[in-house]
Amino acid sequence: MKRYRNGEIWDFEHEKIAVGGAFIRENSIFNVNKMNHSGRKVILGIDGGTTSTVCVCMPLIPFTQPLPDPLPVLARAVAGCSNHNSVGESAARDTLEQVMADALIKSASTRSAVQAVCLSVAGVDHPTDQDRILNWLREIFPSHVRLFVQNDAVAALASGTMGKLHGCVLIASTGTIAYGFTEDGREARAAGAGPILGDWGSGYGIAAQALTAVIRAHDGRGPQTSLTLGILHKLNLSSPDELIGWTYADPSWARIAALVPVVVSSAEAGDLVANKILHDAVQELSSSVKAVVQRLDLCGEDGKDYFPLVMVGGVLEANKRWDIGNEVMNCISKDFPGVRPIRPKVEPAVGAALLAWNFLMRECHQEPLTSYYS
Ligand SMILES: Nc1ncnc2c1ncn2[C@@H]1O[C@H](COP(=O)(O)OP(=O)(O)OP(=O)(O)O)[C@@H](O)[C@H]1O
Repeated sequence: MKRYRNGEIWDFEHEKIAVGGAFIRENSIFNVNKMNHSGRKVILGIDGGTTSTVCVCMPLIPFTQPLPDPLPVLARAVAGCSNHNSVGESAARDTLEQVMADALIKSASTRSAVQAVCLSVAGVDHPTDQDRILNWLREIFPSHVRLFVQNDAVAALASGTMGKLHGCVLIASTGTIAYGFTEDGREARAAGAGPILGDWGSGYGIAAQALTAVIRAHDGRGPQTSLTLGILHKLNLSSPDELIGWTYADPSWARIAALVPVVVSSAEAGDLVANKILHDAVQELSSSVKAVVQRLDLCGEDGKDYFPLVMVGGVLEANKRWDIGNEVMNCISKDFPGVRPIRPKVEPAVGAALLAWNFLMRECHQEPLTSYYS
């Protein structure tokens, strides 16, 4: 079977690639079969984010054994953004192909050793996103390879539950999302629609509120705040007027979101405006979790049923005095005393690999237990 991509001719059956009749691209998912390997079967877990994309290669752990601690990660590869909403379909796909190829090469494994792939990637918001990605994954891997495509929040949940899809995850980093599953497979999400559509508890949301408060104070439309000095000092600017040029120069969400620690410091020093911004963020983040928990009825009729809440992201990291993650937990546990917070010990890409492993194990229960691994 031949494929034509980026002006190159790929002979999929024979693992060859010709560019202008001569060049063979070394580091591609299509030619990793050129490498030596041990015959070991492997699983790929990919966490595709807006900042970076991580792929881990894990051996297929026998289903008869408990998961080892620490988990055996054969290789880890890192690439750039794979959110198709940010960089477009073609660039996202190239990044994902590259990071999978790198992980296979680093682990001295081959494409034919892959038994399952779980691609957990930002920008998978609709079944059509899932289908599109599954289709091109199917072009890469042989038909026996099991393929799973999920929103990146799902791998974050799995990283806290060791691959089990039950409970809720709250991510608060540059963006924010809450995502949950019931044990019988129902799912729900809240937020994660981007800052324009109301992700106010995110790093971007908090920092944008802080910048707005500085401009309002400067204009005389709002109360004075120590955020002014803190943010100007951090950005090496001398007047709030200069913030206008600073934001126009590069309005990228992560650049704005990086100001959250300044807001935390001002709040810890007693600034009322900064405190209000953080309290509002806590309410926003808690309401996302509560919406998911209620829609899925994770908490039972009296709100006391146990459910895990996996908490991920820089905004939820512990601070000395103003601990946003802790405040969110306090707020949620008032309504749902059965909530159990989990701070994952493994990264989301490992969560994605564990998801693939769990899916395989579930399927395998219909078959002799030894049939899926060597
Ligand atoms: N001590 C802190 N307290 C509160 N927020 C913090 C702290 N340190 C960093 N942050 C904020 O955390 C956010 C970054 O989070 P994180 O590193 O989890 O994700 P990210 O860079 O958005 O990457 P990804 O693409 O994986 O989401 C930024 O908004 C940053 O300002």
